[in-house]
Amino acid sequence: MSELAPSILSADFTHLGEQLHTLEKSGTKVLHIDVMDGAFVPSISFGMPVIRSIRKDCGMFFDVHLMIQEPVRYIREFVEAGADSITVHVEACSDIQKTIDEMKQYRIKVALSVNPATGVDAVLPYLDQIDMVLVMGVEPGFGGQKLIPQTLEKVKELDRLRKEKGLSYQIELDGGVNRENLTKIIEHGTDIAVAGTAVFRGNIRENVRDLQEVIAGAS
Ligand SMILES: O=C(CO)[C@H](O)[C@H](O)COP(=O)(O)O
Ligand SMILES: [Co+2]
Repeated sequence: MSELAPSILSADFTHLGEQLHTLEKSGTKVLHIDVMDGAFVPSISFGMPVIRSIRKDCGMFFDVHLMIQEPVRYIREFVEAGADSITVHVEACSDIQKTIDEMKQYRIKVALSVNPATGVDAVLPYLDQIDMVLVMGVEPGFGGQKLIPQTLEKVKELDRLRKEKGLSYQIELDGGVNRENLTKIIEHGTDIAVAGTAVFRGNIRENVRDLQEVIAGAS
C-alpha cells in the first residue's frame, strides 16, 4: 500500500512538537523534511538544528529532501542530525556518482530527485544504486502550488522501468498532492505521496484520516 508523507514545510512552527505528535497518533510513519538553501531554490527553510531537535522526540522515519546546491558537502551532518533517508536533486550535483557514494557510506536510504523540467534520463544510470526517486510535482522551493499533471508521466515511466529492470526503488511524488488528485497519483505508480498544505491546512487529524482513506481505497 502507498504511504502518506506529511511535509513539515507547512506546519505551524510555534506548535511543531504538538503537530508532530498529532501526526504520529494519526498513524503517520514517514515525515517529509524540506531543506532549502536560497541558492538551488529561491527560498530558505531550515536545517540541521531543527532536524536534530525534533529527532529527540519523534519516532517517525525522517525523509529529508535537500533542495541545496552541492549537497555532497552536508550529507554527514544531515545523517548525524537524524535523517533516515536523504534525497538530493540531480540538478544540484556537479558529480552525481560522488554524491551517491558519499550517501552510501551511511546507513540511510539514498534517493535522487528530478525537477519538473528534468527527464527520467537523468536518473537512469543510477537506478540500480538507489532506494528511491523523488519526482517533483511542482517547481521546488515553495509549498501550496498546483500539481503539474505531466509530471505523473515520469512516475509511470519509472514504474515501468523498475518492472522491466527488476529493480525495487520506491517512487515518491512531491508537491500539489490533495484529496482530489491522490488516487490518480497512486494509480500512476507512486509509493510515497508527500503532502504539506493538504495535511497542515485545517484539522491535521481529519486531513490525515481523509488522505489515508483515499490511499486505502486506491491500493
Ligand atoms: O519539496 C517541496 C517544495 O519544494 C514540498 O515538499 C512540497 O511542495 C509539499 O508541499 P505542498 O503539499 O504544499 O505542495
Ligand atoms: Co519536498
